[in-house]
Amino acid sequence: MSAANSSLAPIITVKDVDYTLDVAGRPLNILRKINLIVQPAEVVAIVGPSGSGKTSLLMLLAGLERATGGAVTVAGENLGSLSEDELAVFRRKTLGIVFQSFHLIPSLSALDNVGLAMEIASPGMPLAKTREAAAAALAAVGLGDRLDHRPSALSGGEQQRVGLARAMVARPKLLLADEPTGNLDQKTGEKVIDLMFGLARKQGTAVVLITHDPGLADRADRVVTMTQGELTETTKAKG
Ligand SMILES: Nc1ncnc2c1ncn2[C@@H]1O[C@H](COP(=O)(O)OP(=O)(O)OP(=O)(O)O)[C@@H](O)[C@H]1O
Repeated sequence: MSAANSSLAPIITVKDVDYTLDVAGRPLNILRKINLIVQPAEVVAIVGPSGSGKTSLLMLLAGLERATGGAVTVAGENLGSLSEDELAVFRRKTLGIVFQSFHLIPSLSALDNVGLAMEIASPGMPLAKTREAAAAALAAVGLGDRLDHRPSALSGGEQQRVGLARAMVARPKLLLADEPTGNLDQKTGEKVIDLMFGLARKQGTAVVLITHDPGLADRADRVVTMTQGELTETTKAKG
């Protein structure tokens, strides 16, 4: 695909996707005929009841699970046709992921948590450059004065900001976030989302996030609703 074409192509195309698991010898149908198109730099919120399949869809988009029917294409890659090794490369080059519980490495400082992600994304980069990029990413989330702190010495909001810096340090085309404010109080959560949306806009990163918070969903460009494994587009109220 040429550079000119890729800038116009959707970042995500999910076409007629089914996801069925074998649970104790019986098929469990989790996602049914899912269709979703996301454009570069678009912010899409997925809402819906607990157990409806939101995280499963995010797993398929991350190439961490495989669809059992249909096709998932992200950044021009048909994920179903990639080997496990190729999927790992795809994730390193294309994705940032933010989780509800921050999943930082407890023994590493904020700088090294973010630096490690940079090193994994760009293995040949000199150490000084890696540290420079990590420090800049932490400064961008307002933690320039917390580089040497370990996660246990940081508040929940600060840990999530480290998680965001880690997800964004390699300038991913797509940021996936699973209830990124779920463990934070409302005010802290709003601050993290401000930073997330601000960084995404600045870097031209598309965002797909799962949330139970209607206020947060309302800030997305689009909202889609998952109900019992089926996805529907929700028209946002104007104003
Ligand atoms: N590996 C698995 N084995 C068995 N069942 C699974 C597995 N993964 C997901 N499920 C089931 O699939 C359904 C969808 O789960 P999923 O985690 O995607 O929902 P969700 O909408 O993200 O829920 P929540 O909002 O509570 O996080 C649930 O009923 C869940 O129990």
